[in-house]
Amino acid sequence: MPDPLPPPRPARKTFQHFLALARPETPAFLTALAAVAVGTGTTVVFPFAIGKCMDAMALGNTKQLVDRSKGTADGTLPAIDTTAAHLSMNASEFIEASFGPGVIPAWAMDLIPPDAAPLSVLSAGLVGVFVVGALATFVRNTTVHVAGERIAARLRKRVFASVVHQRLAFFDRSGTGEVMNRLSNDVTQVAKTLSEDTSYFLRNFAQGAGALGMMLYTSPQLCAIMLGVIPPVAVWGVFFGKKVRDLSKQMVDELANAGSIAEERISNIRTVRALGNDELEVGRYAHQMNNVFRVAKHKSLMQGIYYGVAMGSGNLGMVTVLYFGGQYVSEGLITVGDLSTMLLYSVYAGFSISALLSYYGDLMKAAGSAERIFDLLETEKTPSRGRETPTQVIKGAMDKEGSRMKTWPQVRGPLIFEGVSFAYPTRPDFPIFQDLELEVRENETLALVGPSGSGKSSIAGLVTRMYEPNAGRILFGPERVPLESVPKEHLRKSISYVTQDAVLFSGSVRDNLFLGFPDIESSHLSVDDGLNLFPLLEKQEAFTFGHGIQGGNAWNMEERMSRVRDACRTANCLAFIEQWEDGFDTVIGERGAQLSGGQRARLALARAILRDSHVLLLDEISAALDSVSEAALHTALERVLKNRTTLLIAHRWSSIQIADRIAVLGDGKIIEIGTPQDLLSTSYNSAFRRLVEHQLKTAPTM
Ligand SMILES: Nc1ncnc2c1ncn2[C@@H]1O[C@H](COP(=O)(O)OP(=O)(O)OP(=O)(O)O)[C@@H](O)[C@H]1O
Repeated sequence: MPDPLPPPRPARKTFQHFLALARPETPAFLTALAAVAVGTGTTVVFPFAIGKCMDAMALGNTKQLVDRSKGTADGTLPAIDTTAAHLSMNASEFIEASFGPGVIPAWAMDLIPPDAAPLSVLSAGLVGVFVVGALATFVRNTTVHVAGERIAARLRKRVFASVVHQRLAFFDRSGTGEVMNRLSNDVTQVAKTLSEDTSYFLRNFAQGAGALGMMLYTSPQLCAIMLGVIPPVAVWGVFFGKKVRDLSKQMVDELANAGSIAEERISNIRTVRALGNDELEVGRYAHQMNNVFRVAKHKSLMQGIYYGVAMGSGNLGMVTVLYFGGQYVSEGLITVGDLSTMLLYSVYAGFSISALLSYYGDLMKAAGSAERIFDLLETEKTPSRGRETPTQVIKGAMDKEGSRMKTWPQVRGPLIFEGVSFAYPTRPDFPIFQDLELEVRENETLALVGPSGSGKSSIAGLVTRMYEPNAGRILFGPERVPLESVPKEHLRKSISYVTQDAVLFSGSVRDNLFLGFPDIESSHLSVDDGLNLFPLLEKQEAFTFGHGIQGGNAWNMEERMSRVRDACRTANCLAFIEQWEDGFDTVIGERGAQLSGGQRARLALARAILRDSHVLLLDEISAALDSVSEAALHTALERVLKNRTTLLIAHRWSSIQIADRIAVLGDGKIIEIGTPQDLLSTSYNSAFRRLVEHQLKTAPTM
């Protein structure tokens, strides 16, 4: 049943999340803010200096300027004697005439050599100012980018941790492509907006405010005219910003669908090829890409209009200043220098306004991505170490505070299902079990058989608490401890679970086998430092593992490798590993793609043996093997299953023979249970016997 769409997240909440993400970077942002202030100061000085210098050059001497600054009784500017318009001043007089007496500090005036040319001094001064501006830009950019990368890294780690801890129902609903998309594209967009875009926003905001302030100072009337252009443009910007946001979100969803298709097809390329569906899949992806393109085209059109208007509005402001400013000059209300200053400021202000509007567009895009990330971070996850408390004291073990160290009860047989009812969360109306009763006795191997889809693998899912029963209980051990009373992590580390597809990860054989050690605990890695486990294993002396389920084992590397070899010998895989040139360092490719099915199955078994658990769940581990590999695996299994409680999920008669008892699943219940002899006895027309007879008839070689 499709989930109802979640209600839209309030913008305030998204904003609060943004703030929370950015908070650890406060020192970097404060440094950037200081750099923005310095940088803006240096930028804003330029038009002012240019205007003043132009007037100084045009008016030619200090006297006219000083007279002019006094104004006339009627408020107009005094007439200018253009015959005196030549640069007859020395550098100090020129600077003083340009900026007014006392504006440049005395110490700076003292630095000016008496015979220096006015323009050289002005240029040198401006170069000095720009060097400071360049330094400020460097500081702002570097701090903000580093902060942005830190935010992205932190957010990615958090999103990944959140994904890993999601309930399995989450993965039943969301495709891998969608999740990967959140991890890469959405996080990048949010981090970019929080850092880079925010830095441009601050710069443009400060520059725009500075420019408008200076315009107000230079000519309040012209400034007011310029400001009249802004409100309609801003309303327009907000309208289009929202449209761009919605389309960005839609595009990301379409891209995620394309990602899912690509991920699934590429990771199962052998099946695609075996079905001869190469072209079909290429077509499917192309079709999805057309959907992406359709949305992207619409979005580009909106963005084009949006940015075009933003840019046009900036230019419109400039033209307005030129039109009205020109009239003011001819009326003698302002000088040509003032008009130049105003024009340059209106360029700055126009640029800043269009940049601010673009920022709004980016912010809206990031809000779309952020909503998806924050939804994910807030989705209900599997409860971590819960309310449970350790119940058993480890003999002689003390914790750091010197008190007795406790641990969880050892997960061992028997395994008892008591009135268990269950339906998958994605299909709540389709019960898999109803009132199921089953006991796997201590140290026995119980084979679970039944038609395909009868729920054999679902039993394993319940024992490992991938899913929780809707009713009833699962108990373990002679003390009948309920499964839910121990933390999931402890439970899973205490059970060896080998699935039918025997998944291995990219890396070396050794990397994969080491994952079997029960004492490797994530608590030694914090989400924030992201330490790599294997280098730590090599430095064993500097790293003491937790007590795990082995009661305080701390093996060094040599001991570990010796255990790995023993496990491989038992699982019948040592010989082929040692034949490889790189032995345990052989890289096996993504999902162990460079190995045969039988090799993968036996390596997965070795990994399970290393765990040394009392309870084994073996889910059709020989399903994909030929009879020779299966026989090798069975020889290995016979050694492993001794003194362990094992639930063997099996289809084929050949793989059931090693079981002590057999349970037949049907209609959500156990319909038969007994020893192979009992169930095969001719005196009893058992469902199991019919199943075996059918198999032997259809596949007599098995
Ligand atoms: N993640 C899931 N979400 C929803 N339904 C599921 C899920 N996994 C399995 N099912 C359904 O639950 C039922 C039991 O599946 P299960 O895999 O346990 O059967 P099985 O006996 O192991 O089958 P097989 O022998 O073919 O492996 C099936 O009808 C299946 O469609």
